[in-house]
Amino acid sequence: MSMIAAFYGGKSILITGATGFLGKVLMEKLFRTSPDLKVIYILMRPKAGQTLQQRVFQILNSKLFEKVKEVCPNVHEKIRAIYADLNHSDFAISKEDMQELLSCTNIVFHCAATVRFDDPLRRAVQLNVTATQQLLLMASQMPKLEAFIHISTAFSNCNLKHIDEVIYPCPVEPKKIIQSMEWLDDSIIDEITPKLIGDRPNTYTYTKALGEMVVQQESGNLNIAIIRPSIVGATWQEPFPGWVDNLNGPSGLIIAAGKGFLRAIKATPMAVADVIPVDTVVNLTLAVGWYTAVHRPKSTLVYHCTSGNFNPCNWGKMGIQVLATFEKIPFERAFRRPYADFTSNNFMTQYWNAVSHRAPAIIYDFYLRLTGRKPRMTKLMNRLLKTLSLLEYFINRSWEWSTYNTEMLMSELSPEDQRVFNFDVRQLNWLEYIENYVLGIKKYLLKEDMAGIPEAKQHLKRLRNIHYLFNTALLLIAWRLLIARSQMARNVWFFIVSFCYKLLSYFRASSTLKV
Ligand SMILES: CCCCCCCCCCCCCCCCCCCCCCCCCCCCCC(=O)SCCNC(=O)CCNC(=O)[C@H](O)C(C)(C)COP(=O)(O)OP(=O)(O)OC[C@H]1O[C@@H](n2cnc3c(N)ncnc32)[C@H](O)[C@@H]1OP(=O)(O)O
Ligand SMILES: NC(=O)C1=CN([C@@H]2O[C@H](COP(=O)(O)OP(=O)(O)OC[C@H]3O[C@@H](n4cnc5c(N)ncnc54)[C@H](OP(=O)(O)O)[C@@H]3O)[C@@H](O)[C@H]2O)C=CC1
Repeated sequence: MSMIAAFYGGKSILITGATGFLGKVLMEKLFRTSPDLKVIYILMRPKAGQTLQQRVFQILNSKLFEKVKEVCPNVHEKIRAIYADLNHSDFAISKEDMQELLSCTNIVFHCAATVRFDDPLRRAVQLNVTATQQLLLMASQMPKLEAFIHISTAFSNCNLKHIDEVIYPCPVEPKKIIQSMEWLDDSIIDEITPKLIGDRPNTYTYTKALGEMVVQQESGNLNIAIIRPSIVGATWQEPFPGWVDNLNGPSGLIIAAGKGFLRAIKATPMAVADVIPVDTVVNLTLAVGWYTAVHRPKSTLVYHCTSGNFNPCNWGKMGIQVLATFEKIPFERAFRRPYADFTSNNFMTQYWNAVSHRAPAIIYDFYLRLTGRKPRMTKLMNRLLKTLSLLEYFINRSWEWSTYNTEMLMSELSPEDQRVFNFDVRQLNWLEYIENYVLGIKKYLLKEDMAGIPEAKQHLKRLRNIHYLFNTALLLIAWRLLIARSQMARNVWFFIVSFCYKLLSYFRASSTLKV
């Protein structure tokens, strides 16, 4: 029997960010392995015209929860959706709900965050710092609380090259930042943002670092642990391989490459692609929840959930495998044939952006206009280029994360727990994982039918023929223009033609002699 699964039995668990990528997989695993847990409280807000109940219904009826419904048929009774907006000062939770949360919660998993790289500092501070502070304040009033697990990111200290499992201080105290957000106006905040984030690339990584400091400062007597995952990717094994439901991290770029929009990317092929499957992150998170509650370490432990030091894969290998998978499993209605190259410097990046991204988009939009349709490709391409520029920082560098605590935890688990809550990425086969990832994107994100693969392959063949035809026509026109203008080109042309003629005559003569 798994000790970790047994630990969560009968527990009341509070999850923030349960509607997000990580949160859903966390909830799924909890219900599947500990169907006798008492209740999962999820702090959530209505979104896109859907009420809380509609959102929960949608999650429970998704493919991700199919196995859960077999193991835990009354799962819907065990989820308590609580209205909460983490942007509000008191989360806007009703008095009765707050009372219930405070008196019943045993474990807190704090996953909610804004993961956008382009958020203004005020928004990022509100969600990633202030909300964390307020949740800790709530946690300090929970008499039955056994552990508080905070999800951070391995990139919270991406300004360092070697990162230990410790909380690094930021120059300005988080409390001062929180206070200043209350009275500074937006234009001043925008002005001071670059100074505050310093050598970090965006407000996301900066505010996640501040969030960790808040956790350390407000921990009081709580049993707290911090998990730092690197780039979270599709599921590796559980509940099935390849599940993914958002465009963050590599997923959006894989789609852009598969649909033929992305043709070149400024990336360092040898840089480590520190992708970590979401089910691995969840398994570590649940193991950490158990360990923190049962063993009560004296200080706040930080756990790195990364792949680079256990089983490294680089962006070059990943890119090649992604492209190889498109041969077998193409996406439908591609704009161009999937082919992308890594560029190494700014000049080449600008060149390929103009030739391979902007020019085809302008030509296509011109064609759409001619045929009476609304142009859209230039807008889409501009978005892609903006995304590329924001992700560039992470695909041109490598980091080293020490994993002392993560390895210590692995050694503390029983063989059964090591199997059920496996977070040992040394067992991961990257080629197989990437293939399942691409397949998962096709099925669960793009919602494409596998029966459409032959037609998708036909479409790619047509695109290849158009490509060859276009290039040949372009070459002939260029050559014709050159011959018309240059004596030298004419001489070269006559030389090639007479050489070919002589070669042909020679072969003809030698074959006549043989007869
Ligand atoms: C040695 C030999 C060498 C050989 C070389 C071989 C070459 C082979 C090359 C092949 C290439 C093949 C493919 C590529 C393979 C892999 C490459 C992968 C690189 C991956 C890099 C990942 C790096 C991630 C780093 C993360 C570090 C931190 C991790 C974390 O802690 S947090 C999680 C990460 N967070 C994010 O990823 C958030 C990023 N997103 C944003 O910040 C925003 O969404 C935005 C990008 C700024 C966009 O904002 P907008 O306001 O413009 O848009 P909005 O969000 O409202 O969405 C608008 C529409 O755009 C769609 N969209 C959103 N995000 C993405 C995305 N990431 N990519 C693409 N599209 C996206 C969105 O759906 C909307 O669409 P609509 O609804 O239709 O309008
Ligand atoms: N994805 C990744 O590559 C990585 C993620 N992480 C960390 O993992 C955690 C989870 O990330 P991930 O699941 O990918 O992110 P998602 O963007 O998928 O999920 C974010 C969650 O936070 C919730 N949320 C955001 N704003 C509010 C709000 N104002 N009130 C209530 N809830 C809110 C969202 O709710 P709603 O659905 O209503 O928007 C959603 O449930 C984050 O802490 C992130 O920093 C760390 C490393 C890498």
